[in-house]
Amino acid sequence: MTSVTSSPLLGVLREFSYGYFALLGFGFFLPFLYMAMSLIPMSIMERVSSSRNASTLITLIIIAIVVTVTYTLLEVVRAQVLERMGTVIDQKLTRICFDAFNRERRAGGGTPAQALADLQTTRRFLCGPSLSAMIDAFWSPLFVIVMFCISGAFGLLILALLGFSAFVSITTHYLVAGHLKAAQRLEGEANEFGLAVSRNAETLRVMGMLPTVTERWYALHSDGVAWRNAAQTRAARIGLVPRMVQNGQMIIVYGVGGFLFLAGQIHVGVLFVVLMMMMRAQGPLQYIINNWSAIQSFWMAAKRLDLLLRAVGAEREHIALPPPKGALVVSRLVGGPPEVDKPIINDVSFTLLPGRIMGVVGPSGAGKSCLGRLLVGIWKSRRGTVVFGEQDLLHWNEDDLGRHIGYIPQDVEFLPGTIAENISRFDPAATSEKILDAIEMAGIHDIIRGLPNGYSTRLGLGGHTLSGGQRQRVALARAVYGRPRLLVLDEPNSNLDASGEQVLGRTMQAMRDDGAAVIVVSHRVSLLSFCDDLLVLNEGSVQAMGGREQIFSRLPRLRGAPPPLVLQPDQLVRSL
Ligand SMILES: Nc1ncnc2c1ncn2[C@@H]1O[C@H](COP(=O)(O)OP(=O)(O)OP(=O)(O)O)[C@@H](O)[C@H]1O
Repeated sequence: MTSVTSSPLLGVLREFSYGYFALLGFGFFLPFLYMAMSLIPMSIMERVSSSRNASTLITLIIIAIVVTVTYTLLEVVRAQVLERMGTVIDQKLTRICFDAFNRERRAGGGTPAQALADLQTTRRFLCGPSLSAMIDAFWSPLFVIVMFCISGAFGLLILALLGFSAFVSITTHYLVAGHLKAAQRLEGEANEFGLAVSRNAETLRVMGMLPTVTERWYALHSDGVAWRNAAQTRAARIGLVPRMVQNGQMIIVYGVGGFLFLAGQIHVGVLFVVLMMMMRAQGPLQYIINNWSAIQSFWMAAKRLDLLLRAVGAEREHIALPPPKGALVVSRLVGGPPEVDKPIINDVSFTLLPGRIMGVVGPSGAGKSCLGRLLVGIWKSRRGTVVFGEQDLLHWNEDDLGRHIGYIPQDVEFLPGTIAENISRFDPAATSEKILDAIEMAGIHDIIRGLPNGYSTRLGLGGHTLSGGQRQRVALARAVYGRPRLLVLDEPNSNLDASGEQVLGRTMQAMRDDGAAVIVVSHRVSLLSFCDDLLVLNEGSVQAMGGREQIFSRLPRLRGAPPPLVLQPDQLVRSL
């Protein structure tokens, strides 16, 4: 059981703390090797030119080769260690994150795409050049100290250059922040609009809407690009002065060095060493300053990821419960979509005994689908309780509870995979007996027989396409797989013909006879006639509830007349 305050992200970082400390210690040697590399050319100039001794030159060249090879090897090893850490972070976090953002999409305040991007940003930072630069920057003060030791003027010079870079970078950041924010917002809107267009491309094409929506998308996209270009232009203009300073660094060092030489404070050969160390000291800090926005992005991404993982971690912290036995008891339930402040379902109470079928009817927008979502635990209740098998839904571990629930949403979709995999909910322990039982229960032998490869027919991209009615019937088989104790079917017959509806009704009855509690949302009287009880929902509240005949008898049009195929919920609500 994980503690509420623990986070997998922090856990992984804690695991790696030794690795990061080792890299920091490792980074301590690199500056000394670099200093040694800078000193060798000076020694060659000074010692060889004065002694004119070839063996001195050879010795210095050998030392230079050894130092350079060691330095390069250490850098390569460090890069490899970071790469390896990246792989492990990937292994440890990717699966958890994928699972988390599909469970709790709002915890991190973003979309699944955002969560994936956050994971990439976090991973890139923790194992990439930014972290190497930070480790190098940690030891950069060593170079500054050496510069001060050579001459106070050089020390002050390097501090002035670093201060100037930091000032320009921070100023640029604030001056372009608004532009970048606008660009990000418009790019996000363009992406969202573009994805919606792609999803509905066929409909838009046949209705001749493609040119207009393309223009709309392009307007958003080009506005985003314009803001980004404006940010880049502004940053480039501000960056002109620091770039000139950087390009002229050699002149500055030689200028200051020249005066110090004239004042007899340094040897001319020192200038080359100073220049190399100056660059080495500034490099990582300059990298951090220039990439400050990337570091900020990492920080924000890691915080969002942490929030998401903590929320899911807290939610998943449940003890194992025995399979639910008993009624579904809904008490004063209030709830709705998490992103909407006003609840859709208000004060709904009812009890559904196992071995009963309850139909939910009501006008369009009454909240029937919302109620279904609350009953299966897709959304959490804001007030009130949903108790299933003597346990509040909130006490269940989602995955454990899922095995006892069968659900058909209004829009049925399948994952790429075989029809057998989809029916068995991709259960790795699925047996042929269990799959056949679900097929038998849902009465879809006729569909399976008609498929090119029977149970092994692949669905999804490049695979077989099921018709609307076939999709609903296969979804029924998936819903009854494993004989769940609660079945919630949201308009499961909207695409079914009369015979399909009869099969569906018989499946509901078979599940009822097996002891399951069945809830079905439907407008069609033909399906509602399979129900034992009816609940009439209006504006999110229970308008009436009772036995099927009792509710039907209160509807004048149904009394004594042959039942219409489609129930008129408005009329039902008015007549109650
Ligand atoms: N994900 C959501 N986000 C925001 N609002 C939602 C969401 N789902 C439903 N609603 C709102 O909740 C209300 C009830 O919707 P719901 O789909 O539950 O109605 P319904 O009774 O099932 O209607 P229908 O019979 O037309 O399917 C509607 O006003 C709808 O706009």
